[in-house]
Amino acid sequence: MDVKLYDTTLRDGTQSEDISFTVEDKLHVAQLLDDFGIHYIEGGWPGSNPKDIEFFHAVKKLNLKNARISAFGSTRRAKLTCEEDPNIQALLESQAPVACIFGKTWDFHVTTALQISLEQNLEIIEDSLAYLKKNVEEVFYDAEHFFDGYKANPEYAIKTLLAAQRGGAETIVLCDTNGGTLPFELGAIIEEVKKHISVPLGIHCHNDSELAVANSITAVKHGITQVQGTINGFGERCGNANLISIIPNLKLKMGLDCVSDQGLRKLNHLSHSVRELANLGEWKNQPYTGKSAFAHKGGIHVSAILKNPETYEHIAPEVVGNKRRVLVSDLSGRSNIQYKIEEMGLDIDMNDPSVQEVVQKIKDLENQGYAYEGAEASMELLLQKSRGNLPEYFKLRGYRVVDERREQDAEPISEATVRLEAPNNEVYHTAAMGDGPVDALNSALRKALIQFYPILDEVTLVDYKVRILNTTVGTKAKTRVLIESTDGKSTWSTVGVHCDIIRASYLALVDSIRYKLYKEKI
Ligand SMILES: CC(=O)SCCNC(=O)CCNC(=O)[C@H](O)C(C)(C)COP(=O)(O)OP(=O)(O)OC[C@H]1O[C@@H](n2cnc3c(N)ncnc32)[C@H](O)[C@@H]1OP(=O)(O)O
Ligand SMILES: CC(=O)C(=O)O
Repeated sequence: MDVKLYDTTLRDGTQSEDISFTVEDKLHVAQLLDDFGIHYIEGGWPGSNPKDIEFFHAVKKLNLKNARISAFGSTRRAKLTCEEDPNIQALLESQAPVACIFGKTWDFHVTTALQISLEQNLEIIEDSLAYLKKNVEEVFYDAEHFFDGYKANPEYAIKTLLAAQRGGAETIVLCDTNGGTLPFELGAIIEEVKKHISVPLGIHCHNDSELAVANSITAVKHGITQVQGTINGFGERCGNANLISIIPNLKLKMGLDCVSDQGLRKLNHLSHSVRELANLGEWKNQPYTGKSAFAHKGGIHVSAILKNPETYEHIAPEVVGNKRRVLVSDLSGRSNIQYKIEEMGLDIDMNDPSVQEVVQKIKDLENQGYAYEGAEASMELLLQKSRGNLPEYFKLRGYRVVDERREQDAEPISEATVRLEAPNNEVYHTAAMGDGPVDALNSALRKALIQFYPILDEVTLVDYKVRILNTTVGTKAKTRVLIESTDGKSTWSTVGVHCDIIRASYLALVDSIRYKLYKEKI
């Protein structure tokens, strides 16, 4: 069976709260979709706004290799002919090779939203499609509210599809517009439709009951050949059917070759890039492409995946371009540490007493508020320290941090002094100002160390996260600081915990510096 993928990220996806793509963003998304191997890209509604009109002009210059561009619109207004209707004319002016228009199926919508007769609605469906068919290469029909319409008045719902068929629609797409249909209802209704309609059918589901992916898959099982959806499930209200889940389900679970193996390996990249372009934060637990989709935390799980990853993975992560991760926490056993040891390329036997020692140490520290899941560099230092493999590099004798505001309305001034014993056993005393107390402490620390370890000049902090652990004790609360550092070649994360936020930051900063020196084998 041949299933075509129809992406509407650039149309229905933009109906998502908080998403507003620029024309450049839209072109970038179109290029990503084409590289991936999507068959149809719905670029927008040219009758809606100048941005979408501009997109249809600009996209022609992209010379897409795989995808056909589709322009979206509605059936003509009842009072206008197709020639007079600006929305229909905008579809032609877009010069898109495909047009997809939606029309009303549900009698309630015809009389309430359009406020026309049921007969008039059949006319506007048929002649809008017939007009487009004469002027556009390929024409699809989205039967809006099809399942609700069918449940309310099956005879009329089928009449609207027959009007679309007479008008020449090449695919009739059944829409679960309000997202309230259950998979078994949807399957049964599609079987009824197939008794009356001979043109190929498509599916367009919304996620209001969290069933959009399940409904789309069910539709394919019932013979639907075009699946509409969006990347990451963006779309009006709770979103659209998520193609990022549908595509691997079709290919890997149902054996339908809707995308090449090579394309499927770009799924992770596609999902993250589109999310980034939409300026939305990470969705860690997203099936298939989330950072946690193949992350194993429980010791029992890790022990089994070391023997065979299929014990706790429904597919191999590489197939969709994702990767396996093992997390270390107080739910770890020796296997988690063993996995990390192998990942770090270290030669330590699982039965080495240091492994059990580190497991215990991590459990104790996590009990105090540390979290090693997001601080793998601190975990590696812990492991090397317990094996006696970590040089001391420097000894801190003391530090002082001053944060003062000298006059009313003046900006606060932060200054830190550090006393430390360097590798030559001499004590150095440095001071530095900073944008805030932690920055000042960081600068003072580096000022003291850089003369001995010039390589530290490469290190910058890229992220600094603070989490209050026991909120019920007010300002006495314990603080966890997570720091992400980079030297341009790699990034690493370290953690510090203390009821004094400066001390917690200091612990995370020192781990970051030590990790760089250890990594450089100094
Ligand atoms: C199910 C879906 O997601 S369909 C896509 C929904 N997406 C959007 O609405 C985004 C783009 N929309 C727009 O830019 C604007 O709504 C426009 C340009 C389409 C229309 O704007 P306006 O002319 O100002 O009308 P407005 O938005 O207030 O109302 C929509 C009109 O379309 C009519 N309409 C709704 N569906 C259809 C249809 N299938 N065929 C013809 N007319 C329709 C409504 O009855 C209403 O008409 P009325 O003004 O005579 O009451
Ligand atoms: C066409 C469309 O977006 C819908 O019915 O949901």
